[in-house]
Amino acid sequence: MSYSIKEVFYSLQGEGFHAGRPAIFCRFSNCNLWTGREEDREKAICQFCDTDFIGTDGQNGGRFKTAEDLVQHLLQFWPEKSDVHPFVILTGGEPLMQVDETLTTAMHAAHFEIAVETNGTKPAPAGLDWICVSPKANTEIVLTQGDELKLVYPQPTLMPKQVEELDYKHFYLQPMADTNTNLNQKHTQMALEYCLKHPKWNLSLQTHKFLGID
Ligand SMILES: C[S@@+](CC[C@H](N)C(=O)[O-])C[C@H]1O[C@@H](n2cnc3c(N)ncnc32)[C@H](O)[C@@H]1O
Ligand SMILES: Nc1nc2[nH]cc(C(=O)O)c2c(=O)[nH]1
Ligand code: SF4
Ligand SMILES: [Mg+2]
Repeated sequence: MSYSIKEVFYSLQGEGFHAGRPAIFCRFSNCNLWTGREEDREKAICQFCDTDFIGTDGQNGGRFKTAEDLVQHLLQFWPEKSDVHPFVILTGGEPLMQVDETLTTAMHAAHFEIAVETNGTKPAPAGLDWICVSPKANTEIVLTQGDELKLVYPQPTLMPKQVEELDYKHFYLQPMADTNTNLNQKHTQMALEYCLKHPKWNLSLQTHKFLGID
């Protein structure tokens, strides 16, 4: 199995439970809910995606023939001589189209702590240390258990109530960012009000966007 990677960068986790934590981001190419092409957005299952995940031409992207090759590539982005184990966030695109136990085993052999950002429609291989599922309207959630559920809000046909009984440790609402309209503030206000009324839910802001980092 080879791995197609759009881009790799070292930044802070901007969202959710680990917001503010330094991490290596490994963005896998391709998604099962959108082709990634603008002309297909309207007919996609997931229509609000803020990410370019097509191809392997991003910063430090490429095709990696083996899990060991990918691990060696990722390791160079962790600060040398750090006494903290490398923390990697597998994202995409949809990482669970490619991540397998061969990769999680190779990452653990290199002492990585592994987090994943997934849409929850694909089963997870063994060996993930932190599972963050962000469910999408009109999909079947296969991953009904995990560490963090991060719902982009509002999605008119997927209400928080429909997912809040799933077996997760933490529940977040993340305001839907829209590049075409000026609804970002409105969505943030709506998410904030929902959390105040329903304290099971915490607010997740995409802090990397206002910090101006990747
Ligand atoms: C680009 S996705 C990649 C991982 C996976 N495919 C998923 O959807 O969870 C990473 C995170 O960004 C969130 N996201 C994508 N587009 C967004 C938007 N327009 N506003 C807020 N969050 C968004 C996703 O819901 C997910 O939590
Ligand atoms: N800083 C930063 N944090 C993130 N958390 C989830 C991201 C993603 O695109 O999956 C992301 C991202 O792209 N950048
Ligand atoms: S599932 Fe994730 S990567 Fe795929 S289109 Fe939606 S937000 Fe983007
Ligand atoms: Mg992102």
